[in-house]
Amino acid sequence: MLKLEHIKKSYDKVTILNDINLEIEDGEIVSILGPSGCGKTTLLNLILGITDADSGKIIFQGEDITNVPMEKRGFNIVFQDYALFPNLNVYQNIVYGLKNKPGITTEEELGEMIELLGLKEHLDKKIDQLSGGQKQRAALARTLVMKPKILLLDEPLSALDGVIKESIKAKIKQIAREYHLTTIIVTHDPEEALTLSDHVLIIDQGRISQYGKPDEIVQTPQNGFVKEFILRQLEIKKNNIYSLFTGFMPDSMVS
Ligand SMILES: Nc1ncnc2c1ncn2[C@@H]1O[C@H](COP(=O)(O)OP(=O)(O)OP(=O)(O)O)[C@@H](O)[C@H]1O
Repeated sequence: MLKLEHIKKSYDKVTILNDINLEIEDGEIVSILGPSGCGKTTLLNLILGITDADSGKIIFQGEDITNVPMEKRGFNIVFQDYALFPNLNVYQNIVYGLKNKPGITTEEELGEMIELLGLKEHLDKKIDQLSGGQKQRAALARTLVMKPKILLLDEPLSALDGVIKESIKAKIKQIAREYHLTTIIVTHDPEEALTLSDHVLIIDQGRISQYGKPDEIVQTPQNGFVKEFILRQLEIKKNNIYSLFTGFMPDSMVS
């Protein structure tokens, strides 16, 4: 289990995260959801270990890792821009990190990962020959071969369009289930968070607004922010589609 206790973080005397308390069970997918600037990436970076908290504790599997440096935590992140090496092909990108940790993934496991992510026919390609979805899958493979104890994903779907987005979502779910891998995802998209995760952490101005299962959030939003920001966005999306087919907006949306 990953536990955050009373985490606080400020930049230049401005409070960014205020008293964050959180428990994430092993193997769960958790989305961190909130508007731009609410502190999502800061929270992800704190868990990863590239940012230090001002106060509070991070506990992993019962051990206090608050002061454990990033490389010793064994968590791993896929950045929003994938950070793949453009001068290497897909295969070389995937195995790059294994130089420092030889044997951590066997040839068989590597093959399975490549198969699972549908990268077999792309292994010889350079990164600029890949689509967005293929880049995302290559970045996922490169991270997963390092056998992270926790997988962190920063806006993994934001650069992808409809169908590709759904297929990457399915892959992320499959990986989390098959490898029993705790996966923490930053997103600003309520639909993405609600359809991808076991639990959703909604942050408003550095504070936890609600932490719950997707159905709890939809059925029992705990406050005005969840109702307005999250559920209203879903309603707008739904009504945009409705108006596309009918040519007019439902009365509830006309104000
Ligand atoms: N290194 C830093 N120094 C100073 N301020 C920072 C630093 N990193 C983040 N911030 C500030 O902290 C706040 C939260 O930033 P953060 O990146 O965590 O938000 P976010 O929710 O991930 O936003 P977005 O969705 O736009 O990426 C912002 O106001 C940002 O300007």
